[in-house]
Amino acid sequence: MINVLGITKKYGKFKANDNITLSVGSGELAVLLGPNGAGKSTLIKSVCGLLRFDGSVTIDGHENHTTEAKRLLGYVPEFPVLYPMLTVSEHLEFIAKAYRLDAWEGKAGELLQRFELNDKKMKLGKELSKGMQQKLSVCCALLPQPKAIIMDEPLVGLDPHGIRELKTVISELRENGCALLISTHIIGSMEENWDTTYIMVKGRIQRVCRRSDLNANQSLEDVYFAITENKSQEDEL
Ligand SMILES: Nc1ncnc2c1ncn2[C@@H]1O[C@H](COP(=O)(O)OP(=O)(O)OP(=O)(O)O)[C@@H](O)[C@H]1O
Repeated sequence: MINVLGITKKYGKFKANDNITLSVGSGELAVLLGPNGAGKSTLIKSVCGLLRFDGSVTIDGHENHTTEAKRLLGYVPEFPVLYPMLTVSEHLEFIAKAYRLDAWEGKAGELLQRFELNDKKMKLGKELSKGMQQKLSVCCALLPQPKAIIMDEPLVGLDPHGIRELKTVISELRENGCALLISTHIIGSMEENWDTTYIMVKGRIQRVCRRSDLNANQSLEDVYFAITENKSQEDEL
């Protein structure tokens, strides 16, 4: 569903992403891990069509800048981007109109209920707390019921209820065949659901780890620290 082939992204001469290839199938949850500055957000923004890059990205076979790809893809950015002078309800109405959704009100109501925003419907974007903004950003991404969804550190800023709800939503999306690519620093946060983990270091995918690759005594955390700590020691030599 999400196919990334040979993405290289440079800022000036600096390669933030260096020839990255990955794919996420329907019903698959892929996790993107890596130290600060590894290039995760750059990769995510490229895949979502927000940056120019070398290489190719397709969503269900459609090049990522096409309307078809944009219809299929939901994006939760690292920092919520809301309209300060639109209310919570108006944000959802705006998304519904932009995507030309029919009978969207029920789904919108369900999302607001799940993320405890029901009593905030009339609040303006600029009046929301950081966590409320993050919750609304998630609701906006999910309203069009995308077939593929990319989230950049989605749990940051959420309260315990929000974290539990979002994890449940992620699990339901995966069960319903959505392709998910999620970056996080909380290695255990996707523990129940991850299928593949891509560990990025210095702009490259350093390791692709499938759940079945781990033996009984090994955790994803062990793999992560082995890769990232070895890499920084190698660089010091
Ligand atoms: N607009 C920009 N101009 C120049 N360099 C940038 C820009 N955005 C990011 N970078 C650099 O690209 C590299 C990758 O940054 P990126 O934000 O993708 O990392 P990340 O893995 O998402 O980090 P974090 O975990 O801290 O969010 C970093 O060295 C960063 O300084």
